[in-house]
Amino acid sequence: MITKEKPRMGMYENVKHQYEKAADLMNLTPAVRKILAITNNEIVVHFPVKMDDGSVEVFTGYRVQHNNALGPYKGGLRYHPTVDIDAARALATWMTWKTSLAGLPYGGGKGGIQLDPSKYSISELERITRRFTYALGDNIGPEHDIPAPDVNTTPQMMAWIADTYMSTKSTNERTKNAHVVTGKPVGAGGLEGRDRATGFGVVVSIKEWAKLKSYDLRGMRYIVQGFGNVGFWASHFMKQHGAILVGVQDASGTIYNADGIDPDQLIVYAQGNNHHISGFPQASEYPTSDFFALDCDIIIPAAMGNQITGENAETIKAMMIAEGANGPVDVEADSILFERNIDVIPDIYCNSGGVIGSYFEWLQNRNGELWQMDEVLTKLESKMGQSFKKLLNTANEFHTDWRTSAYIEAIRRIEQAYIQRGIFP
Ligand SMILES: NC(=O)C1=CN([C@@H]2O[C@H](COP(=O)(O)OP(=O)(O)OC[C@H]3O[C@@H](n4cnc5c(N)ncnc54)[C@H](OP(=O)(O)O)[C@@H]3O)[C@@H](O)[C@H]2O)C=CC1
Ligand SMILES: O=C(O)CCC(=O)C(=O)O
Repeated sequence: MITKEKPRMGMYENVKHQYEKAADLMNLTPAVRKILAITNNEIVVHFPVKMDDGSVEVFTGYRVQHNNALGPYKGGLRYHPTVDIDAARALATWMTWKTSLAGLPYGGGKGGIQLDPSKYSISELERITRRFTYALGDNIGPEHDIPAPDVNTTPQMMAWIADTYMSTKSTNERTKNAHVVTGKPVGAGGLEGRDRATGFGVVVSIKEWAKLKSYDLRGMRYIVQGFGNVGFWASHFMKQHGAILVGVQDASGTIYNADGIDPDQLIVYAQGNNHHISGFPQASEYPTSDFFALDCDIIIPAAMGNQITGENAETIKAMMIAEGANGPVDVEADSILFERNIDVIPDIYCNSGGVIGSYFEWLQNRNGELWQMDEVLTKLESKMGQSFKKLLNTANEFHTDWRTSAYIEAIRRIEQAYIQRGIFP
């Protein structure tokens, strides 16, 4: 008998499932429920770019704007072969919940280009980024929709976006537009600390969890999937708290050392190895498919969505998962983990340090200020501490899991804005 392959839930379906669960539980105002169930705008652009060899390639870029009830759309741009309208919708919707939960004056947007950046030269990537910015035109703007870095996009690319966008404005308007994008290099209007803000925030969330459970992070063993911006900085700060990194996975492979891997040595190795971790001499190779079953206390997924699934959730030995990535745990895995009493710190809280850092950068540019690193990290930690308290209180109020309570808390703020502005049941 031929059995059909079980269809995998798409990322947007995943978000909608989480949303419906929260909306039911909180008895969300029907009109608001309808509004939040759809995206406001979905922009798809096809644009030509000249390659180094003189040929022309046409690229497809996306920007989905989910909701702006609380302020301008905000969220990153991803350069990856998996970027499509479904992924952009899901990631934009998560941004709406994330910015609301963090108490920021923003809505949610996300986008990117479907491409594998490793196949292009740096000058091709510059032309692709500038052409994409030009194609988006006034669909982005410092008070309308503000992109930022995400997977495979860098501060350098954010600087190209700012430069291209600003060059489309009249001479006396140009410098007022630097906050069209965040995550820029410090010299080009970026914020001290935005580079590490997401990873730092992931560790703030882990510290909050440890405090709640009366655990000491010193000596705790953890593994990280993805050793890019989020994975590295999270590991760097975990090291400062005495936690031991025993396994790392990126797209090139998986490495393991029961005695510990030094993240600061690994990043130096990766920088000289095309940003890949495989072959790191102080660890051994490990089977990729067994990664999440490694013996450890904490898992930090910091790569792509739908990595912890109904297929591998049963094998997990860790007692907690801190979602550095967006959507790393699918719906099936979520209920398995809940039944197995494995804590999940949900993405819209866990990785919110990045957008909080972006908000500080936006304010810095808007007000013509320069903030110091210590000030940035202290303010970020305090904001995340406040959100964690809200998340716990709401979980108690509704007798629900942390993901659903984070959603309820986020949606409540948006519901209130709509009701106060005049959309009634
Ligand atoms: N940057 C930010 O500020 C924020 C990022 N996030 C989320 O965090 C996650 C990581 O983003 P970020 O660190 O910025 O991205 P980066 O591009 O800096 O790093 C991505 C990492 O993921 C790895 N990776 C990609 N595909 C796989 C795979 N199939 N299996 C294992 N590893 C893989 C990459 O490996 P390789 O290099 O080998 O391809 C790389 O190490 C994403 O989900 C993003 O949306 C969330 C909030 C803010
Ligand atoms: O910094 C930002 O604006 C958004 C970062 C992002 O894309 C995310 O939080 O997923």
